[in-house]
Parts: sequence; structure tokens; C-alpha cells
Amino acid sequence: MSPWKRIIELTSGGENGVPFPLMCSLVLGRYSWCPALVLWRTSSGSAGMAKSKFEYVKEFEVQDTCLRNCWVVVRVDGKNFHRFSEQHNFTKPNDIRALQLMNRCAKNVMKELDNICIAYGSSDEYSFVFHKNSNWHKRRASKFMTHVVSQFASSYVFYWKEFFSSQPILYPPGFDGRVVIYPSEENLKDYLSWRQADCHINNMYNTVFWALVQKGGLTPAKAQERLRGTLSADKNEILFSEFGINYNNEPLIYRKGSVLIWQKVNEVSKKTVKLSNETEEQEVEVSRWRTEPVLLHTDLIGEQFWEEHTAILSYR
Ligand SMILES: Nc1nc2c(ncn2[C@@H]2O[C@H](COP(=O)(O)OP(=O)(O)OP(=O)(O)O)[C@@H](O)[C@H]2O)c(=O)[nH]1
Ligand SMILES: [Mg+2]
Ligand SMILES: [Mg+2]
Repeated sequence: MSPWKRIIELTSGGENGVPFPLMCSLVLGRYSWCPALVLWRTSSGSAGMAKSKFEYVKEFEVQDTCLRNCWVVVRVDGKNFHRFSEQHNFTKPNDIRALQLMNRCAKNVMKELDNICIAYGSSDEYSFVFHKNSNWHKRRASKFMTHVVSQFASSYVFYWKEFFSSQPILYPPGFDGRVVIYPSEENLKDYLSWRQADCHINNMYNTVFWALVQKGGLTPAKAQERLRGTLSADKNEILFSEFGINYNNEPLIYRKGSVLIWQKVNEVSKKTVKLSNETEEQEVEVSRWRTEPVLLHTDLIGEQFWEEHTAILSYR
């Protein structure tokens, strides 16, 4: 079959129909047919929109709209950070640089994307809550998730040197993401409480485990054995009696994780102004209020936090 015949068949979908734009193109000359390949006039006449026979493939896309009036949570988590933290010599059990980098990335996500009202993170994970009234990207789950994950991952690499200075990042880290929708405030608060309880349990275990290994000289296997079946009170006791550590004095960022909420902050900057004689200049301080993501290391479990910060979940 000649290439021309093939083109006509492809674009018309039938033996008789030479598509209108293609016909024009053929008349206009050999160099003008390319764009016409995928366009033809629909039979609906004057209202005819440009369409292609390939357009049916759009029907394969699935609807992934998040249910209206529900809180949308996107959680990201570092891919194989057990290895990443080893390779980059993260301090055990907590590396303050790594945690601050996670917080920096989360701040960037909150600023770049719309309608995130609160975020919570610990270890290699961060949860972002989109307000239930958000109509960002028509509430498409894939948009919420992919925007959060890509913004977070690129920020991690972008801000790395702010926290690790001359230590290079050895390979590109990855993050996974998931979307969960919560239909009530109670469910949402319980979700955040669950993540904070997880932070507490893991941190307490890791603090005792690494004390037993690093200060007590136990092998990791022996330390694991020692901790099997112990309760929170037992771990507190080991820390206090054997290592003189009062768990309650450990930094809040390790024990409680990190919360980001929008708050008004007064930003003071210096500005040069001309004096009335127009020749002299003077530096003055100007202050203005800005709404910024502010970092807290506080209890989300219980009602007190929500009573003190009613604006977070309020109507917008
Ligand atoms: N040393 C150190 N390690 C950390 C720190 N934060 C996170 N990690 C490591 O990151 C891991 C995170 O746990 P997970 O997310 O459950 O496991 P993962 O290895 O990332 O595996 P996937 O998430 O399933 O891909 C921890 O088990 C630690 O090994 C830190 O501050 N210091
Ligand atoms: Mg992980
Ligand atoms: Mg994790």
C-alpha cells in the first residue's frame, strides 16, 4: 500500500472518507499535511470540533475523585530508608539533621500546594491533610498524591546541603505515597493520634535499644532479646536505672514528632527610605504579618491541641 493511501485510511477510518483537513493539505502542498494527520471534521457540521479517531483512549482513564466533604490525607514515606540512613551515616536512633530536612521539605509542600491545613511527620514519613472543602484539582486523588510526593522528593534533594553541609547525597532517594479519606473530624484526629502514638512507641523502643547497644555493650540481637515483651514502664526503668536517662527529658522533636500548622508571624525586615531632603537615605525596620507554616512539637493526642487551634479545621 502506498504511504498516501495508508495515511488516508488511518485518518478517515474508512475507504471513502478523505478527511477535510487532509484534503486541504493535499491541495495546499506536500509540506502542509503533517498536522492534518490526526484531525478531521466531525459529521456534526458547523459545531464540529477537532477530534481524532484516537481520542477514545481517554475513556480508559478512571475517575479518582475523593469523596466530597471528607478530609484527604496524603502520607509519604521514604523508600528503604533503613539503607539510606545507613549509607548516609544517620545518627542512631535519631538524626536531627535528617528530621529537620524532612520538616523543611514538608514546609515547602505546604507552601507550594493548596489547601493543606495541617501536616505531621516523624522518622521518614509525613502526612498532609487537605481541608475537606478543598476543590484543588477537582479533588482527584492522583493529583493530590503525585503533587505531594514529587514536591517532597525534589525538596529533599534541593535542601539536603542546608542540613548535611559538605556531606554529599549518594543517590536519589525515593518516597511512596498513599491517599486516605476520613469522613469525620473524629476520624481525622484519630488518624493523627495514631501516627503520633506510633512515633512514641518506636522512639521509646529505639532509644532503649541503642542505649543497650551503644552504652551497654550488648549486641543488637541481645538487646532485642532483652526488650522482648517489655512494657513502656520497663523501658523507662532500664533507661533510668542503667543509663541515667530520664525519657521525659529527651527532645520533644524525637518524642512527639513534628506538627506544621499555618500561623500569622510578624516578619521584620530592613528597608532603605529617602529622607525628606531627597538626598539622604535611612535604614528603617518594617514589620508585616505573614501566614506561614509554623513548626510545633506537641501533643496531638487529646482535645487540648484542637481546642487551642480551632482555626485548623474551621470552614474556609
Ligand atoms: N539512624 C537513623 N535512622 C533513621 C532515622 N529516621 C529514619 N531512619 C531509618 O528509616 C527507617 C524507616 O522505617 P520504614 O519506613 O518502616 O522502613 P524503610 O526501610 O524506609 O522501608 P520502606 O518504607 O518499606 O521502603 C527506620 O527503620 C530507620 O532505619 C534517623 O533519624 N536515624
Ligand atoms: Mg520508609
Ligand atoms: Mg517509615
